[in-house]
Amino acid sequence: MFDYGGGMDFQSTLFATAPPPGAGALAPLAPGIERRVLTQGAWIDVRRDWLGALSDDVMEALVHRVPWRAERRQMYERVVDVPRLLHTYGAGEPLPHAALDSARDALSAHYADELGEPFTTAGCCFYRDGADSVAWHGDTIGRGSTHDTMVAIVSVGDPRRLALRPRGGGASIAVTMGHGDLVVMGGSCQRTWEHAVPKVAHAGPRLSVQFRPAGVF
Ligand SMILES: O=C(O)CCC(=O)C(=O)O
Ligand SMILES: [Fe+2]
Repeated sequence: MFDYGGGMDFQSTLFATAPPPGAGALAPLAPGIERRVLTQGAWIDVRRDWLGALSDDVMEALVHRVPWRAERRQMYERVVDVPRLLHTYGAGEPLPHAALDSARDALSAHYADELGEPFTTAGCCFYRDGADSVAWHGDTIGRGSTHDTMVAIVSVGDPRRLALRPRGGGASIAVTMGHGDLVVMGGSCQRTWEHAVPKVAHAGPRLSVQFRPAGVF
């Protein structure tokens, strides 16, 4: 079992103050969403501080309640550690904090017309420090390789950059994912663009929850 409690800078402040009135409910999603249209039918939506006053509590739940596993992957003739911890909740499985269930449902409602189906799964990632990362990739294991889809990422903890670049070359862009922020990759983003969370010299823990429709990985 992992225990990251001791090393977390702002752990001590998590429950230091009573939550403000209304803090138990997730803020409405629509106000504050900003869309950035990329090339080839790809886009990203950013909603800063969506989790608001719930962010610390969600982080606490993710750190302690998710059954994190380290993944190892065959790479040429070596088996290497994947530099982050992972766990995926399948459709219908309760999530580690009620705000995450609310977030998934709010995302499904907000994007219903554009996506045409609900978000069902929740992939969780734990970047323990700046050395944890994910390399350039698209979420193309399922239908993302052939169809427009969406991957909605809720982030808590230290800010990290989500870098994006067009497949086949072109300038990359980056969006900083901060504590409580939502970033949605949509349209053709998974098949015409790639994304990564690059390593950085110094970072504290950051956790992300990626909501995806069924059959998208
Ligand atoms: O941690 C993130 O925000 C992105 C993770 C990601 O791209 C993935 O797991 O497919
Ligand atoms: Fe991804």
